[in-house]
Amino acid sequence: LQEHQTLTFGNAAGTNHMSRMARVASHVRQKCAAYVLALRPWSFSASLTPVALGSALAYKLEGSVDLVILMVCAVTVLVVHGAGNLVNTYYDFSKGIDHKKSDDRTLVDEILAPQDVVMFGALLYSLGCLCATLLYFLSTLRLEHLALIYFGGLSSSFLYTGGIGLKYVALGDVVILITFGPLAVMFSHAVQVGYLSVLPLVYAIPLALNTEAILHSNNTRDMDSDKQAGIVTLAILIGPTLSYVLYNLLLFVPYVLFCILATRYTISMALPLLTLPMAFPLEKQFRSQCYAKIPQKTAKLNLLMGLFYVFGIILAPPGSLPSL
Ligand SMILES: CC(C)=CCC/C(C)=C/CC/C(C)=C/CC/C(C)=C/COP(=O)(O)OP(=O)(O)O
Ligand SMILES: Cc1cc(O)c2ccccc2c1O
Repeated sequence: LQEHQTLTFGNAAGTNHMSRMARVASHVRQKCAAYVLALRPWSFSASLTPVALGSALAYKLEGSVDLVILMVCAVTVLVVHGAGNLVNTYYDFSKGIDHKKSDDRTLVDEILAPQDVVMFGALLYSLGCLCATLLYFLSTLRLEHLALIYFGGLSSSFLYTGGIGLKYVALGDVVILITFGPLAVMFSHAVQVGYLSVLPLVYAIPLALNTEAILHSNNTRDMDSDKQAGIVTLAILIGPTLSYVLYNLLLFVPYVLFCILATRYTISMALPLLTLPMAFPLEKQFRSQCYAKIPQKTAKLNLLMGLFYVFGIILAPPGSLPSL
């Protein structure tokens, strides 16, 4: 009997231990998922496409790309973007801008505590600095140039909602246009080739406009709640009708630029036009003022347009692209 009891208790203790382990594992899994979701990964196309574009331009210019530099650069930009999203989550919540109906639910629904978001943001900024240091050793780019672009990106990502809070004084659109466009493309190009050039700034324009369309659709959707919270965005300043006109410009001007590039330089620049069928339903949805998931859908378009743009550049015959 004693032996039987020992076996039974032994089994029960084992089962108990197992179920505790399973509970801990499930808790860790949930917490990890919460951290990943807090980064708002749907928006990552906005920072990955400029990195790919900068490297594609470097490939056309120098004939090769360093894949290690490309990977480290992508992680650097992604991490700084993610940290910017966390700063945005923290300040929008502490200023009472995010509410029960907001898109960003991390703090409103108490999925994470504000302190978790702060710690995670600090961790990402530290990781970003580590990656930038690694880039210094991998690339031939001068330290002062690398530091200038990297800390430009880092401070923009913080100041968008932290500190002065550029987003709250209608400067968010300018920040996004510059950081996700010329700055990120130039960074990725410069670490590959080892010098600064104006060329990536020009090539960044169509992609930057499309990325700004993501933010502008976001701000148009949030117009009423942002007004109530007492902040000013470009969408609030220009009103719904002009916001619709602006969204169309941001969405379709890149296609006009691709048409010009395709007809004047090389047909491979027509590749991004393949995403036009995705743009028309977005215009229609915006017009009907049904803004649900428009930023996410515009981000999906941004990813595809960016990839086709990059392929178009890679496939262009040597010497066929402007100034290349
Ligand atoms: C060149 C280097 C090294 C880095 C550049 C890295 C980048 C792209 C940094 C930009 C980070 C940045 C400005 C992030 C802000 C992200 C953003 C637009 C958040 C959206 O804010 P809201 O308008 O509040 O949207 P929600 O309403 O969805 O919260
Ligand atoms: C969360 C979030 C939301 C956005 O609307 C963005 C727009 C452009 C670039 C990045 C964005 C972003 O990270």
